[in-house]
This record gives sequence, C-alpha cells and structure tokens, in this order.
Amino acid sequence: MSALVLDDITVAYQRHPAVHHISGEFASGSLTAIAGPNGAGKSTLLKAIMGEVPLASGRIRYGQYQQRDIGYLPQAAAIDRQFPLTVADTVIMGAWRTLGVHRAVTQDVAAQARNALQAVGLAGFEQRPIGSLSAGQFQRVLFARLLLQDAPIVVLDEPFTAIDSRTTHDLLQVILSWHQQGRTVIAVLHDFEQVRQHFPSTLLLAREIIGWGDTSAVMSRDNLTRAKAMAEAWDEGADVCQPEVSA
Ligand SMILES: Nc1ncnc2c1ncn2[C@@H]1O[C@H](COP(=O)(O)OP(=O)(O)OP(=O)(O)O)[C@@H](O)[C@H]1O
Repeated sequence: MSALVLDDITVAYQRHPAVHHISGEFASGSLTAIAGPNGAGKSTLLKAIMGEVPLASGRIRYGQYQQRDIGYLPQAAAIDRQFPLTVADTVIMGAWRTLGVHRAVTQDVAAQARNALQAVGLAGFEQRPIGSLSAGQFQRVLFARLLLQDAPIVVLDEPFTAIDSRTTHDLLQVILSWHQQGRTVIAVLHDFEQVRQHFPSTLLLAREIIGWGDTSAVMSRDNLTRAKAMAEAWDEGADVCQPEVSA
C-alpha cells in the first residue's frame, strides 16, 4: 500500500524547475532518505508534499491519509525561535489535532508532553523559554512535538544539520522507533554513511530522479557521479518544459 504517490510532479520558482517530472511512491511503513547535491530540489519536494509550494504540473496522492496527517519538521533555519514560548507550550502544540483551537490543555496532554520530553532526554526543561536552548536541545524539543503529534507519516528536512553527534544519535533512535511502529518516515539527509546504515530506501534526486528504491542499489558510485554531474550542468535559467500543443 502507498502512503504517498507522486504522479509526474514538477515544481518551479519563477518558471525555473526545481523538481522536474518526479513520479514514484513512498510505501506505507517505509523509511526513506532523500539525498542529492545542493540545490537538487530536496526541500522543495518536501514543501510540495506539505502544500507549501504549488505544483506546476502533476499530482500528489495521499493514500489513506490526508496532508494534515503528516508531521513535518522544516529546516532549522525556517523556524522562529525568538517567539516567547516555553518548551512545554511548544511541545503541546504538537497535539493541536486532538486539542482543537479553543480547548484547554488537559492533564493528559500535559503528561504526554512531559513523557515526550523525557523520551528525547529533556525531562525538567518544561518551563525553559525556547530562545534559551542550544540548537541540539531545540531539535530535541521539535522531535518531542512530533511525538505528541503522533502522525502516521513523518517528513523531516535535514534534521541533523548543525546538530551535535550525541543528539543526532538519540534522535536517530526516535526515527528508527517510528519506523518500527509502522509509520512512514521520509528524511532529507546529507550524511551518506548514515543513509546507508539506517535507511532501507533512498530517493536520490538531482531535480529529476537518479534512483529510487533499495538504498544499496540507489547509492551506487555511478548514481552519485551522475547526480553530481547533473548538478554541475544545471542551467539555472531553464524554463519549465511546456507540453506540446497539438494542432
Ligand atoms: N523560494 C525560492 N525562490 C526561488 N528559487 C528557489 C526558492 N527556493 C528554492 N529555490 C531554488 O530551487 C532549487 C532547489 O532548492 P532546494 O532548497 O529545494 O534544494 P535542496 O536540494 O534542498 O538544497 P540544499 O541541499 O542546498 O538544502 C535551487 O536552485 C534553489 O536556489
């Protein structure tokens, strides 16, 4: 069964394609890394899945779930940490689906938030302002929020960039436990060794698909060389291709 199906999708910024004719599917319960050179369209693909950028063409099908059932962690740079929130409030926001907009936070949700913080190694941090946390601690908070969200599909954009190795190790265990629980997990990653060791499936992207499937086959030397060569040959000014108009 498919959790997400990409049906010939193209995404463009000011008509320049960042993701070009991508088709394929993320199987339900799969653990997939998205890898590729800088500017390959990895973040853009995640944003398209989340509905944050429009599709120039093609379609995304969400299987048995809806877009709002996806837990999403954007790149760290996209998150405002100056907002005056406590760690507990930030985590509790993950439960918005069960809380609704106006309902009070129940003791149950507050307890879940404490448990989630404990699971990511931040017990006792509940009342700390998020602005006072280190990058690694803040990433742990965002994972605790995802734990509360309890989403069947989790999408992570470079979750370990600029994060210390201890935190990376701990949060990788959280990702692996999501996989063991049968959730569908998709993560953009730059560390190829990490991808090879822990991610059974990989989508190697260079605007187009270089390979998608079993990690050992996709991350071959040939494919990585091809991805690099495509990145070097990119024409930043290329227009989105237009379908031929029949007479
Ligand atoms: N908001 C935007 N407006 C215009 N162009 C954009 C925008 N966002 C991304 N791009 C361009 O689209 C292309 C793909 O960017 P994207 O961030 O998706 O790549 P990426 O694979 O995630 O790269 P990285 O590994 O460097 O994060 C790049 O050429 C980038 O400059």
